[in-house]
Parts: sequence; structure tokens; C-alpha cells
Amino acid sequence: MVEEDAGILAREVRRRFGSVEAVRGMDLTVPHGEVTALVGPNGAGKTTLLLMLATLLAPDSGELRIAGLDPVADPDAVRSRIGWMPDTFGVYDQLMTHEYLGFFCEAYRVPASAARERVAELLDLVHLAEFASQPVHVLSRGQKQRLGVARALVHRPSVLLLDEPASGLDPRSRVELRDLLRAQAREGTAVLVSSHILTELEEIADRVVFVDRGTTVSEHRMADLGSHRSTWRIRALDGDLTGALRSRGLSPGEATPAGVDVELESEQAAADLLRDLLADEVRVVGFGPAGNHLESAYLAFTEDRR
Ligand SMILES: Nc1ncnc2c1ncn2[C@@H]1O[C@H](COP(=O)(O)OP(=O)(O)OP(=O)(O)O)[C@@H](O)[C@H]1O
Repeated sequence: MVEEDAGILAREVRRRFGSVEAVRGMDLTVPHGEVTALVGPNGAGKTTLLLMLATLLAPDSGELRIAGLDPVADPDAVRSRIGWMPDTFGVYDQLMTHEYLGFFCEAYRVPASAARERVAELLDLVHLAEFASQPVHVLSRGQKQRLGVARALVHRPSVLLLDEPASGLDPRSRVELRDLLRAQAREGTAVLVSSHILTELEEIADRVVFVDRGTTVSEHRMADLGSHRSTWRIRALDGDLTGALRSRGLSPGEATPAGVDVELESEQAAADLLRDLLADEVRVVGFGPAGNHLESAYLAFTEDRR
């Protein structure tokens, strides 16, 4: 990737509120065609960074580029290219759902001739078509979140910023959000999403950026996090699983209905162990990493920084 082509670039960005230095030197690259997750503890500065990217807050110093444009010098041009979903957003409760999206189409200068079709398309996309003629206030919290995603997409932005989009969503809506964001990335959009729900992010994101106390700490490709993983969970129908593990010098944890956990050095060691267990006629029905990549990496990272 050529950095200049990135959807978002942030270099040494800083922002303070009085005595609180909310962001003190963040660097970030969000490529087009990928979903990048912004992950960090409460108060790490995620929302502050997103507000600056969304042109809603000026940085004290540092460099920001959105679709190659400077959000401080050229906020209108940046706004026309970004889709923004804040963590809390007011909805105009009295409007009907289709009017609400129609209003944002107008605000984003979607031509009137195309707006009606765009609204219908978006309501379909976020599974709210049946609520098109209902006032927004009848929508549940999760449905309002979905409306917020639709609102962010009205003008087909090339950069998408979402602050905690999965909060309040039921499991099906989360899967749908995942599919929707993956589809946006496939179409070339640069997607940046902050979330605390790490299990979902693992399936949504291509890359993760860890932030803490106002700084970006590390950046990983999701696929690379797997190699750090050490605990595996194994379940067998019958055969002496625990005995077979012990005979190989391993120290399995207590057997539970979910299986037996064991620490392994590498994915290679896991592959060898599975082959050996099958050869020993242990009838394995489950064999996989315990927990998830992102959660393990996040916990290791926050442990280091306590
Ligand atoms: N308008 C403000 N005035 C004063 N302090 C603020 C303001 N906005 C944020 N802060 C402080 O800046 C720090 C970073 O806040 P921010 O909301 O960016 O964190 P976050 O990573 O989004 O947290 P969370 O995960 O809890 O949403 C916090 O210490 C917060 O109290």
C-alpha cells in the first residue's frame, strides 16, 4: 500500500482538554479496502481521535489526512467523503424513518432524483424497510443503531468512521453489521471501527490498532495475532484424552463439558498433537484455540501496561 493512498493518515496527533491530554501522539493508517479496528481501554482517546477525523474537533498539533485532504483546512470536502457514526447520536424522533434518511440525503447533497431510491436501498440494507413509515421513536435501541449505520452511508462515503457500532445490537444484527462492513471494505471503502466487543471485531477487522492513554501502542494484521496464541481447547467423544496429553509431557487443565485446555507452543505443535491423538484413537470432535486472537492479544497488551 502506498501510504499517500490511505483513507486515513494521522501523524503525531495531539489534543488536550484543559489539563487532560486525551490524545498525546497518535499515529494511524487506515487503508482503503480494509477494516481497521481501534481498540483500547476506557479513556484511551478513541472517541477524541474519531471526532478529530470526523472534522468535529480540531487537533492541537499533528497531521491528519482523510482521503488525502486536511480536515482542518478543508472540512467540507472531508465531510463529503466520510461516513460518520458517533457512539451516541440524537435522532429526530418525530420524523418517519424514511424522512430521517431523506433529510441526511439532502444534507449530503444526494440529488433529489436519486434520494428516494437511495433511502429504500439503505432501509433494505439495514433491514428496516418495514419501519419506513414509522416514526423513528418507535425503533428499538438496536434498530436505531442500524439506522445510524444507514445514515452514515447515504452519500456512499469512501471513508467510514464508526464509534462502537455494535453496542446495543443483538447477535443477528451484529452478524449483519459484520457482513455490511466487510462488503463496504470489499468495495474499497477505508473502514475504521472502534469497539470493546472483541469477539466481533475479530471477524470484522483485517487490522487492529491498540491505543492506550492517548497514544497508539501497536498495530497488527489480524492474521498475525494467531501465532501468539497458546491455549487450545480439545474435546473428545471417547478415549483417554487427558492421559494421551500427559503422556506427551503436556499439562492439561481440568476436563469440563467444553473440553480440556492445554498450552501449546505454536500452531505447528497443535497440528502435530492433533495428528498424534487421532493415531492414538482418541476420537477428537473439537480442537481449536481457546478464546479469541484479539482478546488474548488485548489482555496480554493491557497486562504489560498495568
Ligand atoms: N470534552 C472533554 N472535556 C474534558 N475531558 C475530555 C473531553 N472529552 C474527553 N475527555 C477526556 O479525554 C480522555 C479520552 O477520552 P475518550 O472519550 O477519547 O476515550 P475513549 O477511548 O473513547 O473511551 P471509552 O472507551 O470509554 O469511550 C478521557 O480521560 C476523557 O475524560
